[in-house]
Amino acid sequence: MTFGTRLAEAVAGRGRLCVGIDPHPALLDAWGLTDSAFGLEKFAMAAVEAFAGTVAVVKPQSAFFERHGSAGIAVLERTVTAARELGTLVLLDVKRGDIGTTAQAYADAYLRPSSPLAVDAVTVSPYLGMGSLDPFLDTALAHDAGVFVLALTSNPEGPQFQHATTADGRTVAGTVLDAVATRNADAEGLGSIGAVVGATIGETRENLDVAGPLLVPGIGAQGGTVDDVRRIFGPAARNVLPSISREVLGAGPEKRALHEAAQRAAEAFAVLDG
Ligand SMILES: O=c1ccn([C@@H]2O[C@H](COP(=O)(O)O)[C@@H](O)[C@H]2O)c(=O)[nH]1
Repeated sequence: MTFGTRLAEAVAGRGRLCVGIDPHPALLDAWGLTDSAFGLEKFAMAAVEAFAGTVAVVKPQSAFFERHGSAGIAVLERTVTAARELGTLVLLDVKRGDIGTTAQAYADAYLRPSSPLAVDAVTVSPYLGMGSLDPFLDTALAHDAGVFVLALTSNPEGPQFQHATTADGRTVAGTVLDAVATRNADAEGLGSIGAVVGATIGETRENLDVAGPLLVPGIGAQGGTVDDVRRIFGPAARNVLPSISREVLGAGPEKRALHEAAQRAAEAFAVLDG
């Protein structure tokens, strides 16, 4: 079953929400954990258990695991495995991008089912040109995985490049969104290639209807709201997957409180369904 179909089923069954697993040092401290691979594992596993059966997708932020070196990567592997065994889709936020041959190695690392770090989907950066992402997109589609391409990111610096116009007079973000839509053209139902569009971007004239999922970070800690998402996405809101990290994780460390915070967030975004 394609990633797009699996995602659509997960959202239909568990609500429209992706919770980020971002073990910030400040959150580890707030949860009474040390800033170590040991604390990281306690944090990540508690999050995986609290969100299993509650949220459609979890999004571990690779950076917070990588900062603990090889022990952190080992924790990431176990976190991904545990979440997938519990039936939660895993989107690994790694924002990779490189020349084609190296991109293929990254794609092998995350999107081939035989890899120790195989996940359901990854985030990628189009800075080296959309064509440089073909190894990710081809590998994902061959293995029923997904890819989310950065288009209009939630950080204030994003517009400097993303709103710039290319030689053919289109914006960089528009070029990315069109390329994503083209890749989804043959999909039955929701496509498996998604775009990342932040809840903090304000107004946009870009066509956000990419026939695939729209990962929407920037909600909560970065200031984005449900109303912002409704306003920005219009009819494309049906394909929005809101992504929240700190605002939900701040309810921890008790699993019940985490579970309830995630449930409340998913309920708030149910307004996008109708
Ligand atoms: O445009 C983007 C792309 C990715 N992110 C990532 O999402 C989370 C946001 O965390 P919050 O605590 O909900 O602010 C984080 O991992 C970012 O790296 C993003 O924020 N914006």
